[in-house]
Amino acid sequence: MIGRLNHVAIAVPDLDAAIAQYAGTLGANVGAPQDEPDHGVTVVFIELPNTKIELLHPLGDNSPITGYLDKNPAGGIHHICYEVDDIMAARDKLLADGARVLGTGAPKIGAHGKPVLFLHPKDFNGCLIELEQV
Ligand SMILES: CC[C@H](C(=O)O)C(=O)SCCNC(=O)CCNC(=O)[C@H](O)C(C)(C)COP(=O)(O)OP(=O)(O)OC[C@H]1O[C@@H](n2cnc3c(N)ncnc32)[C@H](O)[C@@H]1OP(=O)(O)O
Ligand SMILES: [Co+2]
Repeated sequence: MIGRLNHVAIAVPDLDAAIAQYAGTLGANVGAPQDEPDHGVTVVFIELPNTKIELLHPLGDNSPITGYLDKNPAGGIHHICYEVDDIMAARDKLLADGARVLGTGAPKIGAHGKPVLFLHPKDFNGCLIELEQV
């Protein structure tokens, strides 16, 4: 069911500093900040030869990243995103296997304009998983 690793997301307390670090110190190809109000985040994608890094910073009053940064003030790896061919079939299999699909269970449109879902970290070895239909 899961395919390629689409991205690894890092929650950052200072987005400008993280951008400068990846573009300067790490010499990476860093995209422009993208506000995603429906998800309560500002994202910046960093293109790597074999996957992407997604920098995440809180946007708005009800961001899921705010809670994460309260617990992890220096930031940290927030989630990993796997690609799937059919997100509804994936959701149905996950629910059938007893996994929790976060939110309403209906996919939202993610930063790439594709449907995404999130799976509870406690069901997957402490790792928040995002699925993106490609
Ligand atoms: C534009 C979209 C973009 C894209 O790629 O397209 C994105 O990726 S948007 C990313 C931001 N959106 C989300 O993260 C949505 C899914 N997340 C959630 O629903 C919540 O953040 C949730 C349920 C994972 C955690 O909610 P909350 O922080 O309010 O709950 P708790 O603090 O009570 O946490 C419960 C339990 O889980 C642990 N936890 C929380 N976040 C993470 C995490 N990122 N990775 C691993 N574990 C996490 C937390 O420590 C608690 O554990 P406990 O042992 O009970 O302390
Ligand atoms: Co993501």
